[in-house]
This record gives sequence, structure tokens and C-alpha cells, in this order.
Amino acid sequence: MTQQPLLQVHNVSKIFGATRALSDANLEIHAGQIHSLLGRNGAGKSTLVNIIAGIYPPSDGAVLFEGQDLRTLNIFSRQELGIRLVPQHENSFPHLTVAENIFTGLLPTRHGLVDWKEINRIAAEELGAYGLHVDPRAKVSELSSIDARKLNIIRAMHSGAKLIILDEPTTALTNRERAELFEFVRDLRAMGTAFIFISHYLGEVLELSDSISVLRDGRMYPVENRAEATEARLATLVAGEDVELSQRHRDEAPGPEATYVVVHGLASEGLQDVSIDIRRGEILGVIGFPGSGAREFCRTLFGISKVTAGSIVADGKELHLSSPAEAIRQGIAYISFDRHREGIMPTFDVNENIGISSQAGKLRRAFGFIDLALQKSLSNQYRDALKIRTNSIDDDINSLSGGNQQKVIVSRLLNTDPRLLILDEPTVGIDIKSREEIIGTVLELTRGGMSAIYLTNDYEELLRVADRLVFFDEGRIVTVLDNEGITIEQLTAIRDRAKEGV
Ligand SMILES: Nc1ncnc2c1ncn2[C@@H]1O[C@H](COP(=O)(O)OP(=O)(O)OP(=O)(O)O)[C@@H](O)[C@H]1O
Repeated sequence: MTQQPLLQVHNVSKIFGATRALSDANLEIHAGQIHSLLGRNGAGKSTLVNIIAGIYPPSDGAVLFEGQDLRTLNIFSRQELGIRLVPQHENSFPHLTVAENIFTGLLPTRHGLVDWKEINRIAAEELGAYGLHVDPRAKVSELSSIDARKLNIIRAMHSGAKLIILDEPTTALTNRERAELFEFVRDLRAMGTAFIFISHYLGEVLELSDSISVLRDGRMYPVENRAEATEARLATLVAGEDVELSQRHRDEAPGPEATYVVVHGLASEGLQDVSIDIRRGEILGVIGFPGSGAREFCRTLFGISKVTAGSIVADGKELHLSSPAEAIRQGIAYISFDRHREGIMPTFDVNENIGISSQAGKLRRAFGFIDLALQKSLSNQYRDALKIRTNSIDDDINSLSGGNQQKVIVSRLLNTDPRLLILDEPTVGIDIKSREEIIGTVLELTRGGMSAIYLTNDYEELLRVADRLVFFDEGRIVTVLDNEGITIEQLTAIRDRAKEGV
């Protein structure tokens, strides 16, 4: 390509206190190009895109857009030039309508009044032009996650974006929604829009991108020979070494004699008449579309959703899980798919985030005192075991990268010494190496007798870890299978058949 690049990043570095988050990064992107950024948690991906978007300045180096040095421009001036960052977490306003979201700050007026009829008409036209067929008067909170994500991109397009940065846009989307999003992005690329795409899924990076670079420890490595790149090659580049995938072995699956929890006729909001036993040391894989009951099952077992009928009996004793705190007391822990809303305590440091759920348990001493020394020593152990990347456990949790925050949450739950660990999309936003560290820890603990319920949309991962597979649809269990010789294609076919009621 001979024309001037849209974006040029020249020798950009960033230092936060004692952390060198980025060293001499270089990157060029042209109009109509999709460039993917890969890297482990904490490798510097967000730092790089935040510098491009103008959220903070580089410590060194320069960013040019259409040949113009952006040094003196803040985030808003950069947006006007056409750079838009679409963050991982929805940046739309859920309580406003679709049209209001598109026009935020730019509402057309008539005689000084906001002209809603006109706004809704233009919004409908614009949505249609980009292939999003939703009612402009609908509240954003009512949209499906795929439509909400498309809306975020359309908002960017509406303000004249030429370069859109998508930070892990496929998180928690189903495979079908993912394909739909990619088609949408490709259509925009054909109109000349450029993209920076951040993802931990090597397969989707290979599928979508025109060019790829890997960030490792703040250094950038462009992937040469794009056409010859493979998942294995990318995985090695990301980790800086070969990654060994953890695998559950068939002969490790406990039999029915190891029954630990018996769920009988369970009902709650979105769940009806669910009966299943969970065995000691078992990893029970859970599968279903959103709203199928799979996630509702997990949340009911953790006391988030109220039981309306049926029973949960552990070792012969009925559990009354009136709240998550009660569930923790009963030895049940839950890792939420939504760590930002339900997991991280943003005003606490790493150590406090790990210890918070154990204060009623093993950290408690006489007269309500908490054993702070024990908490610190345990936090340090988790930091080493799960390789949490932080200078110290006293660091502010917000200074950790997203994936490392997730490891803190895993540590917090393990710190409650659960007998049943419920994992709801535990590796979303987690790089390949950290993912294997988390999976390895779960496998190790189940070998020691802990039971686990594992819900993920990543079927490759599920087939590697689960002993049995439980399919949900319309709030009920429709099929239970031993995970023996099942392929991803078969699993998808069974799930779809369940949906069609065959
Ligand atoms: N505001 C900050 N203050 C201190 N350190 C920070 C700050 N932001 C990032 N860091 C550190 O800089 C390094 C790079 O973090 P960054 O968020 O760019 O990683 P990432 O590749 O986006 O990771 P993830 O995939 O987990 O989100 C990490 O060590 C992180 O702890």
C-alpha cells in the first residue's frame, strides 16, 4: 500500500510508576484494514489503545493520524478526527432509547425543542443502513447483547469514525452472534473503516484480521507472513513459549457412588423442575443459549435467584440458600461472568479483594477481629500460584489489567475453601497462558475432591474439562451425557436439537 497510513504509532512507550507497560511500540494501519492485537493479560494492549484514543499521553514517542501529530489533541478532538474507542464494557446509556444513544450530545432541535419524530426517523434510517433492525424507541437495556454491541459501533460511525478500536467485542457472545458481528465489521471495512480488534481468541483473530501484532511484556511483535499464521504459532508468540493445554482424563470422572449434591425438582425464576446429582470431585459442564436456564441454574445454586420449589441436598442435609453469603457458608462459591458488576471491589486493594469473602470464615478471630497477617500470607500465596501480575498485593485493584483482576476473583473464591465451585464463563478476557493456569488450578482442586459446575460458551474448553455435559433449554435439563468422544460439532448439534425440541 502506498497511500499515507491512517494511523502511525512511532516508538511509543508508557511507564506507570514502577511498571513499564509499553516499550517502543510501532504500528501502521491503513483505511479499510482490520488489525488485531493479541497478548497476555497485562501485556499492554489497553495501554496502547488508550494512548491512541488520547485517554492518557505516552511517556515517549508519537501517534499520527492522517499524517497529523496528535500530541496536543485530547480524546474529544481525536474523536472529531475519526478515532473511536469502543470499550469492552458497554459505553451506551442503557436507560435511554436507541435513538437517544446514537444522538447523545448531538440532538437535532426544531424551534429550540428537541424534535423526537425527526430523531427517530433519522435513527431508523441510519440503523437500517448499517443492517441493525431494531426500534429506535426501544430502551438499550432491552436489546440483545449482540444488538447492543452493534449499536456501540453505529454510534461511532454516526460521529464519523474512520478508525474504530474494539476492545474484546466478542466477550460472552454466542458463536452465532460472533459470526453476525464479524459480518457487520467486514461490511464496514468494505466502506473504508479501519479497525483495531483486541481479542484473546486466536481462531477469531485469524478469521477476521488483515494483519496481526502480538504484545508481550510491553513489546510489540508484528506477525510476519500473515497468510501462514496458525493458532499454534500465535499461541507461542503470545506466551513466549509453547503452551501446554490442560486436559481432564476420562478415568478421572467420578461415578454415581460419589454423589455429593442432589438437586431435586428445583425451580426459580427461569428454571423449572431441574433434577440432577453433582458428584464429589466432578466437573459438570453446563450448556445452553442465554435464557435456557443454564446460567439461572448456576445463580440459583449460589443463592442469587430465590428457590420457588424443589430442594438442594448436600451430603444428606438440605441447604436453604437464601443469599450468596449463606451459599459461601455452605461451601459454595461462584465466579460470575460479569466480574465488573459482581466481582471487583473497586475501592479495595488486591489483598482486600482476595480476603473479603473469607472474613466470616477462616480469617475470623475472637471478638470479631480479622487475622490480617493470615490474609496477607494467603493473598501472597494466591498471587504466586495464579501468577497475578502486580507489583504488590497492596496495589489498587484498578491498576491491574482485566485478566489479572479475574485471577484475583478466582483467588477470593478459592480462599473460601469451597466444596462446590461454580464457574460462569471463568476464562472470558483471559489470555491463553493464564487460562491454562486457571483451568489447571480447577483440575487440581477437583482431584482433591472439590466439585465444579462449569458454564462456558467456549466448547473446546468445555470438552477438555467436563466429566459430564448437561444441556438446558427453556428452563429445564433436556439431556445429560458423559463427555466421552464428543466433538464440538456433535455438541453444537445436540444443543440445537434440544432447542428445536427434537
Ligand atoms: N493506570 C495504571 N496504573 C498503574 N499500572 C497500570 C495502569 N494501567 C495499566 N497498568 C499496568 O500496565 C500493564 C499493562 O496493562 P494493560 O491494561 O495495558 O494490559 P492488557 O494487555 O490490556 O491486559 P488485559 O488483557 O488483561 O486487559 C499491566 O502491568 C498493568 O498492571
